[in-house]
Amino acid sequence: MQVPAGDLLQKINSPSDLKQLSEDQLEEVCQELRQYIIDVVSVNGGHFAASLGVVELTVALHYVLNTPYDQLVWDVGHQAYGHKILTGRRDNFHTNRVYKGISGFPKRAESIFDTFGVGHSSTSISAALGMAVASVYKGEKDRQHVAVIGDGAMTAGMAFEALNHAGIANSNLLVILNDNCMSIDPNVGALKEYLTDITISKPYNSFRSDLGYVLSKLSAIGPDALKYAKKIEKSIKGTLLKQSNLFEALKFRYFGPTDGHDVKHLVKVLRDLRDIPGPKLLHCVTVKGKGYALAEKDQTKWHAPGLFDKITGEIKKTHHEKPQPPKYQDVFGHTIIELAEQNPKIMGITPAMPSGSSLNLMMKAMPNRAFDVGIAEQHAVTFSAGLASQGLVPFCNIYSSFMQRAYDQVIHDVAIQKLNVVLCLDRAGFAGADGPTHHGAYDLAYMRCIPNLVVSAPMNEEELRNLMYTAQLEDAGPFVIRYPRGNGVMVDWQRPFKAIPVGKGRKITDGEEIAIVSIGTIGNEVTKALNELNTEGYYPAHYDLRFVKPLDEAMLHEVFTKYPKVITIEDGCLEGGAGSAILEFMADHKYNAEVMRLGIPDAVIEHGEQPELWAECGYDAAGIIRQVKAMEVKPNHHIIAS
Ligand SMILES: Cc1ncc(C[n+]2csc(CCOP(=O)(O)OP(=O)(O)O)c2C)c(N)n1
Ligand SMILES: CC(=O)[C@@H](O)[C@H](O)COP(=O)(O)O
Ligand SMILES: [Mg+2]
Repeated sequence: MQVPAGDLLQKINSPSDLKQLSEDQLEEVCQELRQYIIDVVSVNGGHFAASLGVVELTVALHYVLNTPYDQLVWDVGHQAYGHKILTGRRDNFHTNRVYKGISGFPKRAESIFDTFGVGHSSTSISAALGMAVASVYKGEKDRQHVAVIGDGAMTAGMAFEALNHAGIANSNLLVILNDNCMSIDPNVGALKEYLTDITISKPYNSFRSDLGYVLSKLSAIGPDALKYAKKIEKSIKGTLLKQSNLFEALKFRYFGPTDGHDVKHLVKVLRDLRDIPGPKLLHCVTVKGKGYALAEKDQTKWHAPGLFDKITGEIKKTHHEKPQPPKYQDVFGHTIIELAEQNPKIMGITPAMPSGSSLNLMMKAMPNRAFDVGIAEQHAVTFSAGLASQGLVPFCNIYSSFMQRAYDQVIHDVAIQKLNVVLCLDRAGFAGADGPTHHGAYDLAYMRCIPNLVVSAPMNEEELRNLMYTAQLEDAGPFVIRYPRGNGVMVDWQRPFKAIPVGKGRKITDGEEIAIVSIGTIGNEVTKALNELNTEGYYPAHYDLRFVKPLDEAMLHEVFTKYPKVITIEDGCLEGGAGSAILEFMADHKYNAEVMRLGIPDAVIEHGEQPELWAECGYDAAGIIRQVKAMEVKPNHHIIAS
């Protein structure tokens, strides 16, 4: 739904329009920009609190910098709505994250102002440094390069790798640390405490104010005394900063902490910084959700609240007459507590997604056994491996696409050593509105090729529980369980645990002429398709593979012996995925069937609701029906009639 923008904002079609305004008008621009974000996100959905927190910074940056020549890189990009609105996408903003609409993150193909595609966190400093070094190489002395990174994103190893390089790279790089003390959940770790310390100004700021007092006294004595005091200040400050400031120790010039909501002051500071060469870090203190009281109060809830009434703040929920199936993440969250109550070896680990994974339930119930380790997927996996090496059974829950960060850790630290780490991959398959950076498209393929791993995918909530139960049994070894974003299919899901034999699939229904082999929850689209196909006289068999490693060879022998036509379905990439595994099996055993594989093609699939994307790739129920018919399966009207 399109909503009108304020009078000033309506006239800004690019940063050059913004630059025509006086500094005195900037506060009004900020107010209108903030209101526009509230107006549009409340009716269209999307990330919310982070963009509100950087309104002033966004306006100041586009006012001072010569974008897009000067290069501005947003970290994660969930906070870049103001940037999008000021850079020509105001009138399209209501299509944000909608199928075929604009992306929820900066994206190079969408705008020249989006210098770098993002979605995953902690890439901005490396990317901006690459741009800055390229400018040095090309002799572009006047070009500015700015990375805006949050305090949450700064907890990642990659951000530190980039700082380590940038400190000696002698290029023109400004890192703006947007410190709001929040990740999606409250930020965690020693770095967060350090940032709080320098913000509430422990040793350095008290030194500064003491020195200010001494200076004011000396200035009363005379100009020479003042000059001398300033000299001392410079030398003490240099030494003290190097010793006490982490960023100065890494050879950055540190500025701040500064008020990230004072737009005029930000303009002044950014202008000053433009003229200082080398790596610099500006520490901005902001409030996540700034300007929307409820969001300021409950920043986690308002990170991405869904649709809401902007006046009352009521978050809109679809009303259902009957109880609804739970979200898979909640099945995980409740089940791990149940299991941990029975098995004292179980621990829970999340890299910065306590609410998203529902591990927050365990963190509350068993605080000494569940850890948020920050945005640090690599560390999360190896930390889990360390726990497992001591006989514990860690459940390390990572979104499928974020697990891509920790691939070497899975191989080197978990699989080779055969450690009993349970890797729960949430948001597997299409993630939906977050789009290609967040789709969990590749996990079946990238996990399947690693020795020693068990790789599984439940078709429903009960299966998820039973796989979690199986994975924590004695000597289960490294065990992957992948499941999607969203709700399950069972209302009565909390059934007693049953162990599942590792590598054993299940036959859901026998059939005629054709078999459909699915893996994971996409199998429920097969169920829907079969209901319709049966009414037309088609009777495909349906098998749930459950494990892509090890494969249920006995079940596959049955499939290829009984059915000349086979369709495989997965909510994952076709290249190297479950269908590929079945083709390999067929070739190895010299079966000769007609096999069609359905799944995500070798292409970047954009954002949209999950069913829209399944339909686009041809593996929603309608696509499955089309595929069965396309394989010229003969309907059996005799059975319909009986
Ligand atoms: C590699 C990776 N892990 C996790 C996430 C999920 N995630 C998105 S935003 C966010 C919090 C970022 O915090 P911060 O950088 O401080 O930004 P803020 O939301 O506070 O503005 C997290 C954990 C991600 N996008 N990428
Ligand atoms: C920006 C980001 O990476 C997260 O905010 C992500 O959008 C969360 O996804 P879920 O909504 O699926 O938890
Ligand atoms: Mg933050």
